[in-house]
Amino acid sequence: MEDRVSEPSLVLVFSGKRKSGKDYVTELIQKRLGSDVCCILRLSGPLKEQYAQEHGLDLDQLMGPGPYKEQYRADMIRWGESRRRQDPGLFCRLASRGAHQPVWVGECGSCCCDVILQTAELCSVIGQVVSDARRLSDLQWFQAEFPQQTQSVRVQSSENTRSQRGWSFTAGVDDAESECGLDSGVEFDWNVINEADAPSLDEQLRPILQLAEEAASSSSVNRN
Ligand SMILES: Nc1ncnc2c1ncn2[C@@H]1O[C@H](COP(=O)(O)OP(=O)(O)O)[C@@H](O)[C@H]1O
Ligand SMILES: C[C@@](O)(CCOP(=O)(O)OP(=O)(O)O)CC(=O)O
Repeated sequence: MEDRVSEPSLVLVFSGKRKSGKDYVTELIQKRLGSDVCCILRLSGPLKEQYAQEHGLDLDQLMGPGPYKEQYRADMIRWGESRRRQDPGLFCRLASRGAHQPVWVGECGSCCCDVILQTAELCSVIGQVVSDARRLSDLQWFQAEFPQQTQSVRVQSSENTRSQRGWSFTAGVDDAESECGLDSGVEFDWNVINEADAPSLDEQLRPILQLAEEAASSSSVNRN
């Protein structure tokens, strides 16, 4: 596995229920910071790649937001958990392999917000985003690897709002660790309320973006 050349100076680990807006919010962060600053990663990317390969499935459709992914979600969860039982940090390591960027902000994992796993050669990115942490082991991996740099962000939306975005309760998914693993036992550093009647996302994200920009400038100073 490719080693990281440099330590990230900021890692924002996002989590949230299905259709809460993890992709939407992390993509907004990348838009605000610019792709020269913010690189997007996703934990479900390498999981889906391996699962698709082992089961002869269409990876592009698994990566997309449509019904194809939902058709296999429950089995992907079971398959992924069997891999995590052997190696809890497996997908975190795979998603961040080759990452040389000094700042991680956000999303990872695969996505309508593209899994953009960029090496230093491809981008002078200084912000990276892990957007789809689902389990305590996901968060703990980044906290253990980068204790000074990691901050946790929870994206929250009501079930009503999520339903309007196409979510519906699925037994074996919405009552499983994949969706409930971070419901308790975590003091999130940031909470983003993704609701029409909440303060705008730009307003809520302002302190996080400031943190990323400070990390960006300190990172570029250290690099020169
Ligand atoms: N604040 C928002 N304004 C407009 N559309 C949103 C907003 N938040 C989420 N969406 C839309 O809702 C759907 C689900 O959001 P998404 O980010 O994919 O959720 P998640 O990644 O948490 O499953 C997407 O079509 C997305 O574009
Ligand atoms: C098996 C999964 O990795 C599938 C995740 O797929 P997405 O990351 O596409 O999920 P949402 O964006 O929340 O809809 C979940 C897991 O338990 O690892």
